[in-house]
Amino acid sequence: MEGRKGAVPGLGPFALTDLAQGMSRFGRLARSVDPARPWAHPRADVLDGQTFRTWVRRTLRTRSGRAYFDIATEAVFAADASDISLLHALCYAVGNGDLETLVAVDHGAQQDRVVGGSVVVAERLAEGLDVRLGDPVASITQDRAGVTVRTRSGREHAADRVVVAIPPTLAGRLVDDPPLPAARDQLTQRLPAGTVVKAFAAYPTPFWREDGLNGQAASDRGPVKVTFDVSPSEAEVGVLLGFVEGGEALRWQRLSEAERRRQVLGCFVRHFGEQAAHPTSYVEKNWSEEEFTRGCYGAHFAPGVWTAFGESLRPPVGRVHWAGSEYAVEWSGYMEGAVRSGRATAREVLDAPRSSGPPHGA
Ligand SMILES: Cc1cc2nc3c(=O)[nH]c(=O)nc-3n(C[C@H](O)[C@H](O)[C@H](O)COP(=O)(O)OP(=O)(O)OC[C@H]3O[C@@H](n4cnc5c(N)ncnc54)[C@H](O)[C@@H]3O)c2cc1C
Repeated sequence: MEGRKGAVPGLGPFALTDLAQGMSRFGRLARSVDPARPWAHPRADVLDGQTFRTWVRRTLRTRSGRAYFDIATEAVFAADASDISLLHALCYAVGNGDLETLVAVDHGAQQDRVVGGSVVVAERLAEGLDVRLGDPVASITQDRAGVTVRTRSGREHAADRVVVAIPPTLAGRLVDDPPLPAARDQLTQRLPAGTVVKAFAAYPTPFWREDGLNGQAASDRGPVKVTFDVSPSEAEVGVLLGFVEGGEALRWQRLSEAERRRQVLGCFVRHFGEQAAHPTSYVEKNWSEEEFTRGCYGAHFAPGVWTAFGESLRPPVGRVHWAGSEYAVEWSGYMEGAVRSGRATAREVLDAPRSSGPPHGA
C-alpha cells in the first residue's frame, strides 16, 4: 500500500469499489446501533458474537480494503480487529460520529493538538479546586449512612456519595466493601485498555517539509503504522511522532531498546527519507507502563461483553457512581467523552436522594 516517499497509494478500481462498499455497509450497520444500549439491538447476539476482524474478512474482498479497516482499527482502538467485537466497533463508531471522522485529520478527531500538551486541560480545570495528588485511593467502604474512601497512606475521607472517575479496569483494582455485585465485577475483569507506544524522533529541522511532505503517513507495514509531524510551532526543531499500537506494540515492546529504535527509525526512513535515520534525540513512551493508566486510548469490549455485561456499566452501585470516558455514550475513548460523562454523573449524583443520617465516619 505504499511506494516511494510521500506517495499516495494508487488503489485500483476493484480495491476502491470494495472499500467504498465496505465503508457504506459498516456505516449502515453502525447507524442501526443505539450507542446508549448496544445490547438492545435486535441482532445483538450475532453482532456481539463475532470479532470485527471476522466481519472485515467476510465483507471486504481486497487486500487494500482489508488493510484500511485494520489500520483504522489499530489507530482508533489501539487494539487489533480480532480483539474487539463487531458490536463494539459499530457502537463506538456511531457514538463518535463515524469511522471516517475518527481517523480523519481535517475536520476529524485527529485535527487539533493542545499547545503544551493535553495535561494543560486538566491543569486548567483543576485551578481553584481542592485537588490532592500523590495519595491514590485504595479502598471504598459504603453502608446505609455514607461512604468512606481510604487512600494508600491510610487517610480517610467521608462522603455521602462518591464518583469513581478512573477507567473500569483500574476501578476493579480498588478494594470495595461490601464487594461489588458479581456482574459489575465481572464486567471490570473484561474491559482491557489498548496498547500504545508513542515514539518521538527530533531533528535539527522538520526536513520533510522541504520535500512538500506534511509528516503524516499511514501504512500497513509496522511497527509504526501512523505518523504525525508534532514539531513545536515556534521552535526551530523538527519532531516526528510514530504510533505503535495493538498487536504491533505487544510484539515490538518485547524487543531490545536498540532494536525497537532501529525498527521505528526504519519506518520513518521509509516514509520521509534517509535523513530520518539520524535524529538528535529519540524518546519512547509506553502507556501500558503508566501505573495510573495501564494502556489506552480506552477500554475495548471483546465478543460477548456488551451483551452479557453492558447493562452493568453505568448504573451506580449504592453510593458509588461511575464517570470517565468509558462511560460516555458519545465520544467514549476521548477527552470529550470524559467531560460529557462527568456532567451526566454530576447530574445523577445531584438527583440522588440525600442520606438521612450523618455522613459515615464524620
Ligand atoms: C497516548 C494517548 C493518546 C491519546 N490521545 C487522545 C486524543 O488525541 N484525543 C482525545 O480526546 N483523547 C485521547 N486520549 C484518550 C484520553 O486521554 C482519555 O479519553 C481521557 O484522558 C479519559 O479521561 P478520564 O477522566 O475518563 O480518565 P483519566 O484521564 O484516565 O483520569 C483518571 C485519573 O485518575 C487518576 N487515578 C487512577 N487511579 C487512581 C487511584 N487509585 N486513586 C486516585 N486517582 C487515580 C489518574 O492518575 C488520572 O489522573 C489519549 C490517551 C492516551 C493514553
